[in-house]
Amino acid sequence: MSDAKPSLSSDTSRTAALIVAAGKGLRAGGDVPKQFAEYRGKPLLRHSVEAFASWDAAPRIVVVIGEGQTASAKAALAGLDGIVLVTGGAERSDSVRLGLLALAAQGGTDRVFIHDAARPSLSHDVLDRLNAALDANPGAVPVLPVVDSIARGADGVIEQAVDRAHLWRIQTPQAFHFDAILAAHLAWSSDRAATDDSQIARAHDLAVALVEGDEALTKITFSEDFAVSHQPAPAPAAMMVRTGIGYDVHRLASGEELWLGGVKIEHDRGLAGHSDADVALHAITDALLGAMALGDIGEHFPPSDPQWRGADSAQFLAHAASRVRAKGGQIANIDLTIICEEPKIGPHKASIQQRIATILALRPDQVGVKATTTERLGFTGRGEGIAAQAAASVMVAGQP
Ligand SMILES: Nc1ccn([C@@H]2O[C@H](COP(=O)(O)OP(=O)(O)OP(=O)(O)O)[C@@H](O)[C@H]2O)c(=O)n1
Ligand SMILES: C[C@](O)(CO)[C@H](O)COP(=O)(O)O
Repeated sequence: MSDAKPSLSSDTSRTAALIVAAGKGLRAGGDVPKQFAEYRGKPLLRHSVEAFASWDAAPRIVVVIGEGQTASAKAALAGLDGIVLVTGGAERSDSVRLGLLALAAQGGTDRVFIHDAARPSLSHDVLDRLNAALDANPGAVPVLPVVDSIARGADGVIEQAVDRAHLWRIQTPQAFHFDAILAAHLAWSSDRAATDDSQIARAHDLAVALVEGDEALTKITFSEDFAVSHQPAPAPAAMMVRTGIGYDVHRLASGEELWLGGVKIEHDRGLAGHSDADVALHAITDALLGAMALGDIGEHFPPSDPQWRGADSAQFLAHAASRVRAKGGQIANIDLTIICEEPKIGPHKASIQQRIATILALRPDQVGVKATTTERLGFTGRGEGIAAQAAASVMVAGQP
């Protein structure tokens, strides 16, 4: 994660996600601003970031946070790489404008999806519908019909019924052609109140398409919204377990660093490979991908792709976890076995366990780390390489 500097993905995607998370969450109350409070097992903000990170359009992700919230944001997004943090402003529209300007300073983009961190249940279906609408319109927003009767009222009585036929409840993400919405925001007078970006777009004469929204994409606004969220998401009886296994081997070679389980270990040789060759993280990555039938690590991060040369394997693992969660999976536990004669893994088990837990946003007691030798037999016994195998259990609602 970085503060207002280009991310790894900025060169590869012309789509950006701008997630505003600089509010104070006054109506929700609580000890921390609501975007950092726990919602269904992880920080509220993390839900939206993971939804964008696992979307096929592979957007660059910019998160707008409040003054002094960098540490909280980094903790909430631990293990997710390539996220750019930008400082926001007093009103939501100020935060959006500052985020757009940060994107412009990094070379701009073609499409931007402006989203409230306060709306955690973002599906790829909604993103796909918005993206399709942008082919024909400079803007698109997800909407829901009004199902109750509507009236204007004052002093406790109805003044006039309002025809609801053409009224819509507007959600986020709100998707725009980047140059158009940037121009609209820069033309908007900052002393005018705007509750969303479609108002600012319309004031600049941009056509904004109405796209089918999602009842699940509700905004967490009041403390009671959080209270509901602390109930277990689906009923335990409806949860199924999916299991994945992963296995990897890398060669030990002189002049290489030795990375195991995301921890650098001092040793006379290290593991050789296209990335940092961390067999332990690779085995867990494959176990997670396998649990959800998402292919294997080589399909997601081809060894032929030069951008992964020397890469920190933590990003492979974080990507796999994001994909699992985007498919509705909840990682229950990981069990890792490292197979080598040397170095001795015992002294490093605790730090490996902690590092993997951090990358996966799990508790350490959800990560088992074991080690074994092969009694000096085979390639591991001869010290030619290190192997690792891992199992992952993932809880999913409904059908396995
Ligand atoms: N100055 C602001 C105000 C709001 N937001 C963000 O805009 C989204 C929608 O705002 P809202 O739900 O109203 O959040 P808060 O402003 O935090 O809530 P409150 O009004 O209760 O303080 C949230 O993700 C919030 O963090 C922002 O980035 N900058
Ligand atoms: C942007 C928004 O979520 C669209 O419905 C909404 O307008 C935000 O309002 P808030 O008062 O800032 O919560």
